[in-house]
Amino acid sequence: MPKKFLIRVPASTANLGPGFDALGAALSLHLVLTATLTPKVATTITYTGPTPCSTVPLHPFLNMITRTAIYLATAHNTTLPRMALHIANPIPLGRGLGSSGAAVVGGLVLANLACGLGLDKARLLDHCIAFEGHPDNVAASLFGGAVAGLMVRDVRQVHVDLCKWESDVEELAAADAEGAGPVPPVPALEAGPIGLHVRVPVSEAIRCVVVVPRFELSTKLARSVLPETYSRPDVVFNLSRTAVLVAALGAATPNPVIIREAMRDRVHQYYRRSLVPGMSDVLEMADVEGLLGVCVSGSGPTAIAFATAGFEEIGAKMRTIFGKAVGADGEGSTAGGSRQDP
Ligand SMILES: Nc1ncnc2c1ncn2[C@@H]1O[C@H](COP(=O)(O)OP(=O)(O)O)[C@@H](O)[C@H]1O
Ligand SMILES: N[C@@H](CCOP(=O)(O)O)C(=O)O
Repeated sequence: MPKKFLIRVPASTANLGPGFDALGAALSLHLVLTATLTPKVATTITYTGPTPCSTVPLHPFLNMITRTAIYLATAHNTTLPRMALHIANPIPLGRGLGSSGAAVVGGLVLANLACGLGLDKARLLDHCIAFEGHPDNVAASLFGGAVAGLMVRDVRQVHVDLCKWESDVEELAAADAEGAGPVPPVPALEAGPIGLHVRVPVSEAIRCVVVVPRFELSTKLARSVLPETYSRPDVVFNLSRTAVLVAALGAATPNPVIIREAMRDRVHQYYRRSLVPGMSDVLEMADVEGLLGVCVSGSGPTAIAFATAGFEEIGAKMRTIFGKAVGADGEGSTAGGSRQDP
């Protein structure tokens, strides 16, 4: 019997407003990987998913999932076994719903299983953070539910080294059609813990409404517009709101006045909103029955509302505001749970 693995990884919404690079929540939309080991046949990748903009490469060195898996195998002095991999990905790319975080988590879990590495999730989180540079989206996708994460160490250097390794591997793909050739040595990751996380309890009453604009916004670009330093009032603005938000989300009956104010942010949304026509107005939305608050999902361009009722009306209002800003209707209002992921 060929060895087969099925891996499901949830999409995520990161930051939740003020918790930049710290808070995240899994969403009920899943990347599904089906891998069948094929020792005698070269690795093949097939992909299905709504990708109206970017296309997903199918070479093992170019595809983010297999490249990440190859990294983890190489880091443990072994080789990723040959396989037939099918990627079913409903998570829209480059929209702030954690597609890259889910791909990294999926790739690491795939290598951990296929190579029999036996790493625990805490160590997988360390490797995820080395790829993404922040723990929020990957911790949500790895552990499910809503999470708060932190980095024990500064991983900027290993993140830069890993980006360089990824581009070296991509260059190799041009010369090696099968992608089974020698892999350059990977940057060493120091012993953990590098990342720590805790679960954030969220009221059973809270659901998410997301409106996904029709264009991609890469996380890299959305991070490049952020300043290097912040003023003390802005830092205190976000610290106080993050602390209040984390406590307020768990209340059995969520308080809309508190949550609305606690979801405001001065660290990233202020700088990113000009990249997304209509976002400023969507963030100011109020007075809809059941609405708790609205924020940018991850690095955008998606907007996400937390609500206890009125989901259709909230989605319609968000679409209308986006539509007015771009002169056309926004895309796909979807109600989805931010509750614990299985
Ligand atoms: N399932 C996948 N398979 C391969 N590559 C993926 C997959 N999901 C995401 N990616 C890569 O990640 C990029 C998007 O990452 P990013 O800019 O961080 O946006 P997002 O907010 O969606 O995470 C895509 O353009 C693609 O290169
Ligand atoms: N904290 C990060 C989160 C990026 O999430 P993504 O879903 O856009 O990949 C950021 O805000 O840059």
